[in-house]
Formats: sequence, structure tokens, C-alpha cells
Amino acid sequence: MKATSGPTPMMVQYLALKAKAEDCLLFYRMGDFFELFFDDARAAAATLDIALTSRGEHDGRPIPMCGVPVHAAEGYLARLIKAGHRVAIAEQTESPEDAKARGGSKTLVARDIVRFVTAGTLTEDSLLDSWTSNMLVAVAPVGDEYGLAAADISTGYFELVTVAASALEAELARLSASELVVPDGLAQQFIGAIIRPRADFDSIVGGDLLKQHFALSTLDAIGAVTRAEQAAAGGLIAYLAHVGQGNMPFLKLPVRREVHAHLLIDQATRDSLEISAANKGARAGSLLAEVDRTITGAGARQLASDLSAPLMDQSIIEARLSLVQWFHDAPLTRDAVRSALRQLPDIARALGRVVAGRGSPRDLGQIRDGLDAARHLRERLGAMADRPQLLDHLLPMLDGHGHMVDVLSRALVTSPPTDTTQGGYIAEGYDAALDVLRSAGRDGRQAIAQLEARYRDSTGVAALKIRHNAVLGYFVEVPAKHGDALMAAGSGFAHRQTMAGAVRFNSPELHEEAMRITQASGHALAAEAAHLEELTAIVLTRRDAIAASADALARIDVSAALAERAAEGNWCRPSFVSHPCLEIEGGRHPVVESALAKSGDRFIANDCKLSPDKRLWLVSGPNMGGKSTFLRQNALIVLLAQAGSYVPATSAKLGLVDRLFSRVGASDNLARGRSTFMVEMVETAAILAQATERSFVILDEVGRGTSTYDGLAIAWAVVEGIHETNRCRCLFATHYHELTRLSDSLDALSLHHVRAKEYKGDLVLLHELGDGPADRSYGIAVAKLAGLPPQVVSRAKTVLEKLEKGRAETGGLAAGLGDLPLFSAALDAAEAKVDALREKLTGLDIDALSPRAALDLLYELKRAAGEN
Ligand SMILES: Nc1ncnc2c1ncn2[C@@H]1O[C@H](COP(=O)(O)OP(=O)(O)OP(=O)(O)O)[C@@H](O)[C@H]1O
Repeated sequence: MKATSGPTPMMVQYLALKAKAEDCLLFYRMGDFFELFFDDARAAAATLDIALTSRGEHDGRPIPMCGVPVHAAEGYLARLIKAGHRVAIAEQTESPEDAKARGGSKTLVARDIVRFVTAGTLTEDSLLDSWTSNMLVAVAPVGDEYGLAAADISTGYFELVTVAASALEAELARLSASELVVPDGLAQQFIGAIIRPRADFDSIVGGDLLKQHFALSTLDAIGAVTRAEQAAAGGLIAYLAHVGQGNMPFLKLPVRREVHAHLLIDQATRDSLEISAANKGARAGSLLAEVDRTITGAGARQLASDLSAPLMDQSIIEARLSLVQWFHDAPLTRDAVRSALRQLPDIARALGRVVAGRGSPRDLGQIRDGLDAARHLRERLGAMADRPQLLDHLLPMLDGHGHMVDVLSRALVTSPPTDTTQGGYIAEGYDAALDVLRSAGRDGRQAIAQLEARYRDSTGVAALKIRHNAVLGYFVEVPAKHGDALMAAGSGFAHRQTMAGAVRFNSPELHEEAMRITQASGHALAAEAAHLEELTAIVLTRRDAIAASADALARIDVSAALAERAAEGNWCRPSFVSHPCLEIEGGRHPVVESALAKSGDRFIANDCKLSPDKRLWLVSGPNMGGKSTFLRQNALIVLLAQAGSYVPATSAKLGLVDRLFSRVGASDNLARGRSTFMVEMVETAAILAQATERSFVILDEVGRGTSTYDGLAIAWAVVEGIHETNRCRCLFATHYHELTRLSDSLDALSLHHVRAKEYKGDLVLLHELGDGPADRSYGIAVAKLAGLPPQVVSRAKTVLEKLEKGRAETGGLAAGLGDLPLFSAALDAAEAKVDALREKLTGLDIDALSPRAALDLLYELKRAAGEN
């Protein structure tokens, strides 16, 4: 790029490509580098911490530039994607020679965007975590519903689901997309999503795209695909086509999910239960990390998906549990299977790359080895007695690839490379013609060695060598002092290059041998490439069956892993009943239990017994007494049970839960501009609006973020609302002693507390649940335990005594609440008044009213409404 008044042809080309790349960073291929210019260069240099330089001028100003070498591009791409960028790759689409032939020596090489690299459309191993799925999700609103199309193109997983607005958040939380695609106009609602043209989300076009992609004459093969799902699928497929620039990635036939097929869990609940990520977003410390004993990447991904979408279908849950139990009860089989899985490559991801057109010989080798191992596993498990039904369903999927595995075994070397440029991945003996070419190359190299010996003899220069480099090819080299002898006319050598200490020559014989070698290895490389293409085609025709094997292996891994975890922790198989109860004996919190075990402490197991007529437990007791832990452990037990896992308890019986809600602890969300109290109220509002009689809710200290009176009033009303209106199973932890009065009026509410005692003036927390309310609050004792200075503790005691005296005299904080009508009764009364209004309005004969009478009536109605 020279400084000229107008843009150079290259800049014109660059700017056109950049316009096409939109807000993606443009990687512009120049020889061995991808170069970035202007703002792209600034952004990339800052993220990658590489030098920002400049090159030429544009509009009179230097053009900022930075670049990354092509061979190391993946690593840089990974960092850019992690930092939230998307990248467009512009490659040279013709060789410099072709460009020259096309338009003369100064012609610019044609370039085009060949692919977009985005967080949701990665397939490269190095850019993905092996244990997490990578979801791309498209959302399409149709009427008052939303269609979701979600795909993990690294494995071909594809699903469709339709949700009502009230379940949208929970579904998106379940899918945990790396990239969200929405139609133009929804940017406000989905902050950070990729906005695509509305036309891409047309349901008719979407339906046609689905049929076209899967070569279906009707969509019935997928199931009753809704309009909203067709629209979302259209948006997703169109985006994938755009990203791959026409090169479609692997998509399996979509699975239609019914929203009611799994337990709905919103993001706040996921965060508070720390299901797949703990406090700071890390995997460590989460339920998933605590439970995960899977061996393979595919197993880990399957487990993560199971835990994020526990089921509602008892028969599927029981089928999963039976397989876990089978592995649980047979430790030797379990060990054998797990060690077999240890050898297993990630077939699903290898297949994803092959289908996306980025497969390497290594990927084919992995598919071969994985499927071979799968067949062995099938033989071993197929010989076992008393196999559970799910295993019998999975085993046939592990087999049937014999012919392909056989071809791949004969065709490929044991550990094929990723890079094809050097060849050497097709096995010796697979293709006789290829072997001949290779031996010609080998013979040539031998001939050159003989030639070298002969030249040493004939010239008498013992230091003479025949060497090879990329620029000159083969040449004869002698130390400088012998150069003259070979320069002499008639020596048979032709001078090529003089170096500081050596002189280089060619000779007709050497030239001939070199030609033979180059030709043979060129032909050999081409022959290998042709075989790679054939082998890839064979794999492609079998892709659905290979993907099914990969899925079956993942399910076996998950089942054996859950059995392993259950055996380690002495967990039990949960049982399911049809009425909404939750009866846990000896329940534990798996993460807290492990953390305590590390420091040699014991976790105290606790029971929980919720039933339709005792469905709300009010749990009080001292700070640090274990209330939050108790609440969460029961929620986690429900979640694990419905995901088809054993649970940390001695026994567990439950009725299926449709929605799980957790509002535990105060988590500030200042980033979203909401105070702790506001977040708490928003989440509580969601629970009151959505919890059904089949839901399970845990609420911890609702109302504590505001003044005592307000807080108590809110907590009181929330408990009543849940008891009377939602009627769900609920554990409610509180420090408001006054709430215990509710047990007089709410018959399905019972009182419980975490026990503590004072021993020689010090507080001992027993972490044990007892019936009835806590006898006192122990806050000051906990403060003392925490190391508050003695003078502050003693002053607090004095203040407390005064306050308690005042409470005794006035009846305390909740004085006057004794005659408060119940929540539902109050609601009924309000409704009765509203109904009186309605009755009056319906009975009106408007035509018979004089204007004056109408005005009077309006005043009267307004007054009556005001009394409401
Ligand atoms: N069942 C248990 N057995 C042993 N230790 C426990 C048990 N439950 C809780 N703990 C320990 O007590 C600590 C405090 O528990 P937790 O946060 O549940 O108390 P809390 O009653 O909710 O306190 P606060 O009212 O201050 O929020 C935990 O971090 C854990 O170390």
C-alpha cells in the first residue's frame, strides 16, 4: 500500500471485504500472514497483545495494521473469540500465477471471505472445551410464543422447542448459548445477540430449508414442528450458511423437545444452586464438578446437558436410573467399561470437523479407533446377563461400522497426522501404486547417497556433500577452498551459488535423480490426497450412524460415572410417586460434604418431609446454623433425581417437580443496575407468578434487604401467598421469629429449626434440624464466634436486652397481626368488591340515563372503586 491520493487497488479490495464482514474482525490473507487493518488492527493488537504497526496511508492518514502468522492462527483466533469477537477469514482464492495469467504481472490476487469464526460455530479442538457443549441458539417470536432452534455444530446436535414467554428465560438458561441469533427488531430484548435479517426467520422459508437440508418431503419425520420452530430453524440454518459461506456444518435430524418434558429452572435458580458454575463462573465448586466422574469429553458434555435439563418423564428417568444401578451393583464391569472408555477419542467432534470440511487424517483415525473400541465394548457388555432395557437399546448403536473401520484400518497409519502437506498418512500396503511411488522416492534418495560417494571419490574432496533446501532443491556442496576444482570446465559440475565458506553446484546426474524424487513424491502426495477424499466420503455416508454410536458411548460413560459417584459417596436410588411429596432421609449437600471432608469434618445429614398437607417448612435458627445448606441440598437432590442420578441421601422419595426455584442469599447485580433488594424482589415476583402445585421452591431470608418492618411484612405476605395461591412444596428459611405465628393460621405450614446450644458461654452449632421454632436467635453469639471485639459484643448484649424488654411490653414487631385476615381471605374480599362494581356496570341501561344521572353514577362508581 503506497501513499497515493486515492485508495490502492488492494485497499479497495480490502474495504469491499470489510463491508461484507460487517462487525467481524477481518483476517486478510497476505502470503503467510493474516493481516488486520484500521480499528480491527487496534482491537486485535489490544486483545492479543501484539505489535500495532502501520502500512501506507488512507485518506492521508497511516493505516494501523497488525498480523498473525497463518500457521499459528488458531491460537490467536481462540483468544479473540474468548474475548467476544467474531472473525471473518478472507483467503486468496487464486494463486499469484493465476492472477498474473488473468490480468498481467500487476494483477491483485483475488480474495474472498471463506468463513466466519464465531463463538457458536466452532469445530476446532483447540478452540473448544472438550467437556462443554457449544450451543448456537436462534430465537424467533411467532404470536405470543417463541421458537428456539439450538445446535452444537461440533457434534451435530440439533434441537427445536417452542416456549411461552414465561418459560423463555428458563429455556435459554438451560441451553446456555455461546451465541444467540435473533431477528432484526429484538436487539433490545436480547442484549448481545447477533442480529440477522427478519426475512431469515420466515416460518415458511424455514420449513422449506429444514426439508431441503435433510432431504425430507414433509416435516413429519421430525414430529409436529411448530411455525415458531420452523421460523427459528430458518434463522439458524441461514446463519450457519452465512457463517460457513455456503459450507454447511454437521446437523443431525433435529430433536423436538417439549418444554414440559423437562424441569424448568431459570437463570437465577441455576446461579444460586451453582449447578454448572459456582460463584465466580468457574466450574470448580459447582454441582457438575462435584458429580462429574465421566471419562470422555462426550460423556462430560452429556452429563452437563443432563444436569441442566432434568426430566419430567418418569419412565425415561427410571430407565436411566436402572442403568446407573446396574453399573453401581457391578463394580468390576464398571471398572472394565471405564478403563475401555479411557482409550476412546472424541468421535463426535472428529466427525463434526470432517462434515464441516475441516477434517484431517487424524480425525479419520480417531473415528476408526473410537468405533473399534465401541465394537469391543458392545461385545463385552452384550455378553453380560440381566442387562437393563436402556443398555439393550444402546448396544446395537455401538456396532455396524465393521466394513468402514476395516477400510480405515487398512488405509491409515496407526497415528495419522493433522497436517496433510507432508503426506505419510496412508498406510504402506494399502495401494500398490502409491507404494511404488514411495519406493521410487526412497530409491532416488539412495541413488543420491551413492552419487555423493562417487563424487567424493572422483573429486577427491572428502568433505563434499549432496544437500537439499527449499530454494535450490538438491545441490552439491564443497568447502570454499575446493570450489575452484569443481569450477573447472569439463568437471561435469555447474556453479549455482557461492556462500561464505562453501560453494554449491549442480550436475546433470543429480538433476535427473532430483527430478525423479520430486515427481515421485508429488505423485505420492496426490495419491494420498485422493485416498483421503475417498475415505472422507465413506465416513460422510455413515455420519448419522457414527453420531449415534458417539451418543450411545456418551450415555454409557455418564451412567457408569454416576454409578461411580454414587458408590463413592454412598448415595441412594431415588423413587418416584405420583403425589407431590419430597421425603428425604439422611440428605446431604454434595459440595459442602466434600468440602468438609477435605478438612476432616463430618457433614450432618438431615431429613426433609414435605407432603401435600405439610408442604411448607419454615426453617429458623442461628446464622451459620446450616439453613441455606439444608434448603439447597434438597433442591439439588430433586435435580439429581430427575436427571436420572442417585442422590446424596439414605433414602429419597418424591413426586416429579415441574419447576424448581431458588432464591438463596443476596447476590448483588450491580452490573445490571439493580440493588440486592431489587434483585431479590424481582426473583421473588417470578416465583410467585410461576410456581405451580408441582413446583419446588426454596426461599432464604426473603425481605432481609430492607427495613425490619417492610422486610417482615413482605416475608409474611410471601409465605401466605405461597401457601394459599401457589400451593407448591417450599422450604422457607428466615430470621424473623415473628413468622412462626403463621403456623396458627396456615395448616400446611410447619416449623423447624437448625439446632444450636451454648456450652460454657460459647455457641455450638449442631447443623441438625429439629421440629418447632428456634428458641432464640443467637445472632450475638455468632458475632462473638466470628471475632467481634468483646466490648462491641457486650454493648450489643445491652442493646438487645433493652429491645427485648420493649418487645415484651408492646407485643413486639408483629403485635397487631393476630387478627389479620388470611392472604386468600383478603384477596377474596377485594375481589368481592370488584365484583360488586362489575355487577352494577353490567346491570346499567345506559340509554335510559340522563346526562346528569350518568355523571352522578360515574362519581359513585369512582368512589366505590376508590374504596377498593
Ligand atoms: N449439615 C451440615 N453439617 C455440617 N456442617 C454444615 C452443615 N450445614 C452447614 N454446615 C456448615 O455451616 C456453614 C454455614 O451454613 P449455612 O450457610 O447453610 O448457614 P445459614 O444458617 O444459612 O447461615 P446464615 O443464616 O448466616 O445465612 C456451611 O458453610 C458449612 O460449613
